[in-house]
Amino acid sequence: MFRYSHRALHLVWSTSPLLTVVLAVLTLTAGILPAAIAWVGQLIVDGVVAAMAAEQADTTYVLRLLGAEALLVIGVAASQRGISASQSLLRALLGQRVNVMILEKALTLQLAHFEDSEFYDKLTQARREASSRPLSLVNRTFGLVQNAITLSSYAALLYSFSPWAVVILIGAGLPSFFAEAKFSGDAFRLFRWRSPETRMQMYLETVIAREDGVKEVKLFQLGPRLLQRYRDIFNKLFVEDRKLTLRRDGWGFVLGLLSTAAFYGAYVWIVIATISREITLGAMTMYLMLFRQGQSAVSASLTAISGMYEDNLYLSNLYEYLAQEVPNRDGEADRGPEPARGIEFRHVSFAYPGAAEKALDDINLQIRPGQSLALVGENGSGKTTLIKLLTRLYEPTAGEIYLDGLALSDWSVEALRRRVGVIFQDFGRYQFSVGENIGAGDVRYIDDEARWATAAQTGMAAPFIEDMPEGYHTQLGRWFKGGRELSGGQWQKIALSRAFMRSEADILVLDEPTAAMDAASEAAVFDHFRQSSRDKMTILISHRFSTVRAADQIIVMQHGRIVERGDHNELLAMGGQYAHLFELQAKGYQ
Ligand SMILES: Nc1ncnc2c1ncn2[C@@H]1O[C@H](COP(=O)(O)OP(=O)(O)OP(=O)(O)O)[C@@H](O)[C@H]1O
Repeated sequence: MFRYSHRALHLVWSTSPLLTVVLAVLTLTAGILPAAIAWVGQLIVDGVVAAMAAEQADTTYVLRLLGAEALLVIGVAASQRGISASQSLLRALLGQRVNVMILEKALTLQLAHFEDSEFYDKLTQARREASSRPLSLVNRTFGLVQNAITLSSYAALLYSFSPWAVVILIGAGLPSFFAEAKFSGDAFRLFRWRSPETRMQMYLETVIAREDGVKEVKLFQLGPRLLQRYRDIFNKLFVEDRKLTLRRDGWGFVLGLLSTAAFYGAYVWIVIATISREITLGAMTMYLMLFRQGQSAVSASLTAISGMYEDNLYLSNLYEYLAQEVPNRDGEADRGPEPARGIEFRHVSFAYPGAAEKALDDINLQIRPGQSLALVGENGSGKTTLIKLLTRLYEPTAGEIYLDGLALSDWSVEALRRRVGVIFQDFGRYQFSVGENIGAGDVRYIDDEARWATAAQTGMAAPFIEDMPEGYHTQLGRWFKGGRELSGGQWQKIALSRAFMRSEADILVLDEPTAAMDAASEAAVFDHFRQSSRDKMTILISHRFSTVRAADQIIVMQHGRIVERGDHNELLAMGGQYAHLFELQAKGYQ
């Protein structure tokens, strides 16, 4: 139950020591004051009784006591306000802190983690719940301490009446506690187990209510169907929720009856003791108050404990996520022994995690500095996968990739990534300004306007950017005010310019870079591309033979294997698949 308490406390403490101390002090104050109030209450009643019995009533004593009680009540109110204020402030700070921790961890993860649905569940759960749980745990811990102090002071006062009264006070709450603990565990298991459904709901929300999904949802009239699916998930989950809620509250009521019975038993006992003059009227008032408030303190402590149990369960999720091991296969090297060897794949095979078939099978190839390689092949033949391995988004399952004569795993990822400029088919369309969209290609120069312009020239984006009223400072996308949407080809030009931001990169990888561009732009892009990549290694993936044919080396892939290789003329002469596809395309233009 307390497994993560100290970590949560540490987290809260390191977020704001001042607020934590304030919270702790106020909690203690709020814990002690109620007993003091009860005690003064007893003095007041006894004072009144004595004054009534006396011949000459002395009211000042009682009035002073009343004043003291009023001050104590103000003290309680002030400390409770203070507690709630410091809790709100801590909540905001902690929420931010935990979210940043979650995102920082996300930055260290590998692509494969995000594609693993179980892990993704953990991430989603952590994001949904974890930011509020550490504070809640600390609040409950403090609340428990506060109630424990109140209770011990009550117990000390009650003890003088009878030790059994103390036993009744504490014992009556225990059954509710065990029930609560059990039900919190059930609630957590439900939460954890149904995470895929909740994720599906979130996904449906995105598809139905976000700009990029809306077009198809409308045209294909998917709306009602998706909404129905959304409702069905809710209904299914609600049935379970209802069952748990009813059971939880039903048992809560029945067990609560037990404590009420115990309370009234004690009530009878105290009243009889007063009538038989064993205790004074003031003492009776105090004991009754102690019992009544003691009961709520007991049930508050027990709820706090079962809440702590629940918080711990949720936090286990966060800490499991944060503790996810990220294998560090990072080397140190920033240069290789034989730069003339360029890129080499030696017997490289790869299967995606959980996939039965290999996406790449025994790939051997070499690209020397200044050479260009084009990859062609049907959809799903493994072209993009090959690029993902080269850029170390994944590690080969067998074989090794070398750069400058040094295995990729010995390279520092930083150095490697600096040398590679890449544009993927599914490049990012950031809802930032045009300039940042291009600058993102090299974070060191993300704000460097001169570099944006040069990259945009090479990527053919400059002409349309310069036509926009705010030029490079135009906000892109529709999510933010004043944002401008681009056409598919324009986005692609932006992405291409982004790849060209890496002016020092000597490996350029373009995965379908011009699929959405008009013919003139495409021709111009490749003109620029050839000029700017003379002594670089370039890898181009394209289904258009007009762009592929100029490459020094063309590789035809099928089912993850290389089936043909050579330059354009050699491959045509071979009369294989390349020649066949080329003729098909050429025929289309005749
Ligand atoms: N993230 C992934 N997880 C699991 N399997 C994947 C993943 N990405 C691709 N695959 C599978 O790996 C195989 C190769 O995919 P890849 O994306 O490399 O093909 P491609 O040749 O680039 O295709 P295209 O011409 O359509 O872009 C395909 O069978 C695909 O289903």
